[in-house]
Amino acid sequence: MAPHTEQLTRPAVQLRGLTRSFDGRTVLDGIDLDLPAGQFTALLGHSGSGKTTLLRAVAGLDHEVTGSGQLTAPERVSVVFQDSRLLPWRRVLDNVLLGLDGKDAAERGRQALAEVGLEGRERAWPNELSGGEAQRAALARSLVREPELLLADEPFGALDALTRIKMHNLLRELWERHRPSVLLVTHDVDEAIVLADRVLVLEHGRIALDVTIDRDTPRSAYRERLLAALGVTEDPR
Ligand SMILES: Nc1ncnc2c1ncn2[C@@H]1O[C@H](COP(=O)(O)OP(=O)(O)OP(=O)(O)O)[C@@H](O)[C@H]1O
Repeated sequence: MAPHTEQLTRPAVQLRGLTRSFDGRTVLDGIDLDLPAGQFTALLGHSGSGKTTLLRAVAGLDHEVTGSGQLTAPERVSVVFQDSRLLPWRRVLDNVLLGLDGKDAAERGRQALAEVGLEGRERAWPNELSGGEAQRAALARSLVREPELLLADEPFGALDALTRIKMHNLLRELWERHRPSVLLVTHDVDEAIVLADRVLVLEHGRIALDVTIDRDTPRSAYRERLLAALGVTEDPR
């Protein structure tokens, strides 16, 4: 994986009046949103608020949905899901290389696996990996394609708490090194604040809150604000 060195100034993603409906029910209701190149953005919202619908639209995967509006997204987009979606009949390196060609592909795949801490596991079968390792392999498969935009839909949702923390560190590290734009869908307010530079809350088909995270401000300030936007109050005890 070659690091992105150029500083891009145009927005990586631009949505104007994005509307998406299922069976006449509007899920996304005229969303306007710019995601600048290289920004790490998290998208929060209640279950059913339309986070996955938005991510799938940006990924160009929503052909069965009726919709309107304008959408601009980069050409090289990678998507990571809650489950790794590794093909069980292919070894880990072959999964990472799927669809890649070029004579240096295998070397790039090995390098990507080393970057996510899976050096030496190239010939393992997916069912020999733990949940966290499988998600590492999925990240390697995404990043080896040098995406301009990485879309991640609850990628750590199925992992235990300790593995999740390690994966947070890994994802942030990879993002700092390669600087794709990231749109991370999560239910987890703390995950959003720890990882992202900007947090969006989706509600009633619109972006109800758009917060820039300043690393020098205590996280608790953002936490309360985001939880309040999600209609959650914490027991102060
Ligand atoms: N293929 C589909 N057909 C009909 N309705 C759908 C379809 N996919 C999603 N929906 C509906 O659209 C709404 C938004 O779904 P979406 O999966 O985008 O929400 P979400 O915010 O990602 O939820 P969660 O956090 O639970 O994953 C839901 O009410 C859901 O039932």
